[in-house]
Amino acid sequence: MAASQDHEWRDWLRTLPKAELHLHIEGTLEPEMMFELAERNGVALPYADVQAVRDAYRFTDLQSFLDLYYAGAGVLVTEQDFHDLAMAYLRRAHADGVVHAEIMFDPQTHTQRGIALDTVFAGLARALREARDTLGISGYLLLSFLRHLSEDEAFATLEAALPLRETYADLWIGIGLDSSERGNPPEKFARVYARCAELGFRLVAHAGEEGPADYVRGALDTLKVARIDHGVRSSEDPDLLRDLIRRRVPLTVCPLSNLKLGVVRDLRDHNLARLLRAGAVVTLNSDDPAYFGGYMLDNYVASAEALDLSRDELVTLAANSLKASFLPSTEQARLMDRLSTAAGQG
Ligand code: HPA
Ligand SMILES: [Zn+2]
Repeated sequence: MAASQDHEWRDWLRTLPKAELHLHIEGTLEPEMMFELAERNGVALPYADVQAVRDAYRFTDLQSFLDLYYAGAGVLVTEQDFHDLAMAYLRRAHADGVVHAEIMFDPQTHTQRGIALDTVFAGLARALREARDTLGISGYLLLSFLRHLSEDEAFATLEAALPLRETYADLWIGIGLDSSERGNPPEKFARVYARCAELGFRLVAHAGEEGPADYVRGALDTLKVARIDHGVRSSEDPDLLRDLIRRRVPLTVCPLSNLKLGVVRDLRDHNLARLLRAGAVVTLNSDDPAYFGGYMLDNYVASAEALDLSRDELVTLAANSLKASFLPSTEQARLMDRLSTAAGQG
């Protein structure tokens, strides 16, 4: 794609209403903000400057990223910090044509450092409500358990958060599972997910990013999730892939993340186009955009370019994101109408 064409595509893609369904708010911490918050909170950073942080972002696999990601989150201390982090992301997403964001956060990363759970909730919620009122972008929160920790610790986190449920009922609608996948199969969290289902939460889990297709099967059948985060290794098991397609289980794919973490060597080798063309409900997302070098539009443009996606396929990806969201069906229908209009004007 020529440079001028790239701009045209970007402008057109921006106009398509899209939902971002796989986004870790801690992964939107840009190096500039990391320094600003470190100074505000008197936290020491092991980097000389912003460039040194960016230079450190050369990841070999998921764990090499997670080590820096958890360390970076150490600058988040006050309610204002969580607000500022989320507000910066929501502005950015809004500018990319994201109309709805379902945002994961890792409470255990913060409570382990002595940050109160309500500090995290309150800051994120204030930003989401402010963005809804001022930008017209809606959002939900997905509380995510860290899978390298025990199921008992996940239960303790859930118990600690439940008293806050009513206060954040308009936002906290679901549960996720993230962090180091290999060696931490979904079955480890079977009981806590069953409890979350009983409580009426919507369920998602990371599976099939670095872990095998079996983990996707486990997330689907044992955890009973409504969506699979990543899921790109599902294609290694034809029976599983057939089931995902038949049951219309959305996959929240993150192309630039997969590239940066070595899940794929080249975006041209990414299987998202093959999955889409086989009938899977593929959505595009940015995962941890501050660390992986791209927000929502960057993921769309890079994928379109590397995989030769057609305009119809790009509209399908946007439509999938709206339909795979946890928004009420009336709101989904309203956004689908907006999408048809925008797509027709390209
Ligand atoms: O891509 C990811 N995978 C697993 N855990 C994560 N936590 C933040 N990002 C990720
Ligand atoms: Zn993720």
